[in-house]
Amino acid sequence: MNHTPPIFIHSTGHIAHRPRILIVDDVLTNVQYLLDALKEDYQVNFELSGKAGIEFAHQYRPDLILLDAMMPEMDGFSVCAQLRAHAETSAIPIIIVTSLDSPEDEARALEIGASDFMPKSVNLAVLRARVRTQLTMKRQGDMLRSLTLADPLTGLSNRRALDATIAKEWRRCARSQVPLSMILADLDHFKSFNDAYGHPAGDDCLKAVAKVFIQAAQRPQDLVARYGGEEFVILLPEVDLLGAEIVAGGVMVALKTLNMAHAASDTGSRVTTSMGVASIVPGMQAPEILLSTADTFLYRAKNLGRDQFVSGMVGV
Ligand SMILES: Nc1nc2c(ncn2[C@@H]2O[C@H](COP(=O)(O)OP(=O)(O)OP(=O)(O)O)[C@@H](O)[C@H]2O)c(=O)[nH]1
Repeated sequence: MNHTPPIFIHSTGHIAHRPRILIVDDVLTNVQYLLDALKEDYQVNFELSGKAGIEFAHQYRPDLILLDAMMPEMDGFSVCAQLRAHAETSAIPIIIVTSLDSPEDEARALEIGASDFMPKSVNLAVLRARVRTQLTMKRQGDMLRSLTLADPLTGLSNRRALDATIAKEWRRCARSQVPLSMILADLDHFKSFNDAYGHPAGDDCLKAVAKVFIQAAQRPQDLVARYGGEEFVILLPEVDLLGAEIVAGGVMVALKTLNMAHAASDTGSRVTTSMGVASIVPGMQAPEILLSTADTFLYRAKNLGRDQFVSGMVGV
């Protein structure tokens, strides 16, 4: 089965992936009927058992699942309940497609979290319309979710997204016993920047500095977040202390190159930042220790005269 979704270039120039639909049905002729109706417009994959459908959903996160109710071993109702119970798959819309047509079955499907319910003999135009509706709602939900996780000024991840990612990466790095590092950065004398140049210029400065942080943290698993007003965090999974120091050094150099004037700074004539850099191989501690250690180092960097970073291992 080909799992790579085709890429479409919109007339606006941006690249979009064709929505991916998963069909789960143990009868191949049923799969074929749905596949023929949808393959023109969507990337369609299928699995022939509930178990395989759940595995596919976890691995590839389809945008919609068409799920047969009656299957041997694991029926569609159990599959639906399991998908709803896991955070990674709970937002995927599920349409139960079935030969059962009693109101009780329909009610049961909706109660366990199916988004819609339709008979196997459904008219193809109706099928396509219902699929479109579910995909539109999914897209809107995805957009809303990403808005609640983004900082509106800089477009970076916000604190809520950061907290969730720290918890996830902490567990992952603990499982594989690899380091997790963090850089906590706080711009120097930012209050006087606002006072000297005005709040809108302060906003522009924060946007420019956000770009510097993004450029410094290039790997796909790195996360750059706006932690507070003029505080930023770079979370670096699978990066040890030395690697995190290199990233922090890159931020210092990039800010020097940016050379944004800050005549009211007591530290120099341009915008600078102080940073705390902390690293740990996660174990039994609470994840908060990473942030609190980075904060302690940041405080030291401020006291040592700003425009520098202080780094160390957590607990050492
Ligand atoms: N323009 C702008 N300013 C902000 C924003 N969020 C926070 N600030 C400002 O950031 C400043 C932070 O000031 P302080 O916490 O005193 O820190 P500081 O002046 O940078 O001093 P040090 O950190 O000790 O070097 C405050 O004046 C806030 O108003 C924002 O979104 N836009």
